[in-house]
Amino acid sequence: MPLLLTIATRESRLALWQAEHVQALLGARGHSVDLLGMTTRGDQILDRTLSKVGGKGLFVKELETALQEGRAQLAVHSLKDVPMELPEGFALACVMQREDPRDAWVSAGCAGLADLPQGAVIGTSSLRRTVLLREALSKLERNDVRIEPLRGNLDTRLRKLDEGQYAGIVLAAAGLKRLGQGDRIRHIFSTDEMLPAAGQGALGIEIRADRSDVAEALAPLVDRPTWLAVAAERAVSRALGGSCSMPLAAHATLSGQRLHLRGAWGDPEGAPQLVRAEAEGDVATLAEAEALGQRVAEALGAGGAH
Ligand SMILES: NCc1[nH]cc(CCC(=O)O)c1CC(=O)O
Repeated sequence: MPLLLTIATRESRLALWQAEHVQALLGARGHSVDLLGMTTRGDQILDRTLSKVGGKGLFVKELETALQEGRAQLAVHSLKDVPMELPEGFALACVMQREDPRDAWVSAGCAGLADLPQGAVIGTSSLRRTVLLREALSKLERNDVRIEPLRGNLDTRLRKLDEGQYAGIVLAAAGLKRLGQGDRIRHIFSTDEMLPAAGQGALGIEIRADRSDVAEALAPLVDRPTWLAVAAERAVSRALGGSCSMPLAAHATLSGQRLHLRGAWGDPEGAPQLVRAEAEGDVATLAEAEALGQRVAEALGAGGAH
């Protein structure tokens, strides 16, 4: 049955692109879909910041209030930014096909880390990217290179790069591609070079748990292989008590029924060497995928992750 739906969305270009993407897909299936734009309190709450101020919980909450009050029925999220536990009464009703999950190197002058000039500054505020870069730079014996905070939405970060404050910055390839900025990518890090964050590149749709009619309308948008992979990744983070301020990477790939999951954790103030763990198994259900995630989390914990 066709539904009348409203998507609550933040108003950054990336959030709007994602909401419009879902709007078009649902529209093509006969539903009537409006957007409800919600202004947020600026860039700092969108970020995984080193200083741990704000936290992305905040803006998710604002969208949830709109769902709670019935002003909207759907919230479209970058899954990477969705807390591991949703509040009571809300559910993740749909995980869609993943965009490129990898990290990208954006730079005017350098093709990659190996090319950086003496004393270069790299911009990122992600703790995960920071610890992965520290390890890579240490292997290249580049102790002269510094990693400095870089905050703001995608456009702000690209502008700060263009102003010359950084030799290069690291961003999710998915966000750049969605905003038509894929041509700015100089290098896409392989998942061996930079293990992605749990959920990176995937979109999730949150609804009120009591709206089974909305869940039904979303069912055709679900990409099962992506959901299995991100369920495993998010379970690693959940089991370690993870939030956006944890220097943790988790990435899974599915080949047939076989799920291969890797995790990495680093101490931003400790040795550059990361703790790594992986596991592989046949998965048919989300619960089995999550169990694989718990195994990797336990192995990371045994290796010192906290
Ligand atoms: N933390 C911000 C954020 N949340 C989602 C994306 C990109 C798109 C995605 O991963 O789905 C980004 C930007 C970035 O990390 O460069």
